Amino acid sequence: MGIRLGCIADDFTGATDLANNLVRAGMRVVQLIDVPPSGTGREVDADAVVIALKSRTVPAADAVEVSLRALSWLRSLGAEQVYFKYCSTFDSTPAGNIGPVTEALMDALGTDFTIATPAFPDNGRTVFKGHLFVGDVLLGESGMRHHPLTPMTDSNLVSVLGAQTTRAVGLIDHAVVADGAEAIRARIGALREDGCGMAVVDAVSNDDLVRLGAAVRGLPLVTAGSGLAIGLPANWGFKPSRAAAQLPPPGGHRAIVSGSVSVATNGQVLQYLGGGQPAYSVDPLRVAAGEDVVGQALAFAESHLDDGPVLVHSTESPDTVRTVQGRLGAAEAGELVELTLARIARGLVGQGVRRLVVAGGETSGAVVRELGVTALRIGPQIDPGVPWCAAALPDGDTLHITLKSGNFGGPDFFTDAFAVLDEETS
Ligand SMILES: Nc1ncnc2c1ncn2[C@@H]1O[C@H](COP(=O)(O)OP(=O)(O)O)[C@@H](O)[C@H]1O
Ligand SMILES: O=C(O)[C@@H](O)C(=O)COP(=O)(O)O
Repeated sequence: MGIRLGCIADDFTGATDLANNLVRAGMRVVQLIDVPPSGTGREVDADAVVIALKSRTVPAADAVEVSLRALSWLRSLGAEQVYFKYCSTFDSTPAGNIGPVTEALMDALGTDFTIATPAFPDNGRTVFKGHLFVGDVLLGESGMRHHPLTPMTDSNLVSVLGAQTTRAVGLIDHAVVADGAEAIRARIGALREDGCGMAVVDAVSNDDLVRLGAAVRGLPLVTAGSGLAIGLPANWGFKPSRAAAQLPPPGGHRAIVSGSVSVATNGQVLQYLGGGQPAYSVDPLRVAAGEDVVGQALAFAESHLDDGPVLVHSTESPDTVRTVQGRLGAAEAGELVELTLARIARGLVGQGVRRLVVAGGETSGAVVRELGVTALRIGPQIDPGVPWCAAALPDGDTLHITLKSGNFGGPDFFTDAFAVLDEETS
């Protein structure tokens, strides 16, 4: 029998976030890094496969190309339904990539309709009347308006998505969702008749997502944040379970690498620094000037790894990031910092780090690729949306790694993470 659900995630933290919710809902999940070569994968024994891409901020045509390759691989494993996972803050620009990738997947699957909802109430992401809230504020008033690569200034998802697609975008509003799966299906039918190709769906609670999950049973394609994963597995009879969350015992040094400049990560870094923990700050301007920042960071780490988790970060306030971007260009600064942090992460692993926290989706993508990791096994949850994972390094050693989405996690995330790993694996 083939897999039930084939998932395409547009970044690496998002992929573990989705895999975490599927595992907690009872599915056996394999998470793969990038698209495996065609013709491989016959040995995969799982209910769902999540392919982690780094396609959120690349040019739309490249995101479409790699997403279609992922789709084709997942279909070769017999996926019954496809799940396109994007950020719970709908990170995108008018050029894409959510709209173009969704349309390309619809065309390839030969389907005329899909849904879109980034709602993830456990992390404060709710959608009401098509407007996305981040905690108590609208998306466009949240820290996401300052995002370095995908600044989100419009909270109305019908218009945000509408600007990215040639298909008409409708709304399935909360009154319908509250009425249950039948009412949602009826609304989908009506929207289809009206010529809508996609609909943003309101959801303010997990119960809404459960109702929506039941309603989209049988749709070839769903698009969402990770929240919908709470409601989908029940369609195949899966029930919540902790069984899938066992990881082998951890060992080795501990480190944190953060290239996230999100509001939550800024708070977590400040909190960690306040505790007097060893930390090295990466200055992009010094990297651009040709200084050996990688070497300096690793020399610092070498002398502090015995004292506890070492933090290496480029996390800064929006003002400082803007200054750097003004000097180097936004995309160029992002790439430079990602590459630097990825090389530092590889060096840290070379120094014996085997428990690694990475903060930021783009950063995680760069780090995981640099480490040569090809698959992740999902373990216990630290905070909603953030599990510990186990990965095989190219030399066969096990690395415990967690990929923290920028805006996820409590203020003490960095210390909590290591405590959870010790508790859950002892
Ligand atoms: N100090 C900095 N100046 C400019 N860009 C930075 C800085 N630190 C990180 N970046 C870049 O900002 C982007 C952050 O994205 P990401 O890693 O997804 O985290 P988040 O979305 O949580 O901010 C990355 O491309 C990263 O390289
Ligand atoms: O859905 C989410 O919010 C996350 O899974 C996610 O994708 C966050 O991305 P980053 O903020 O870039 O880490």
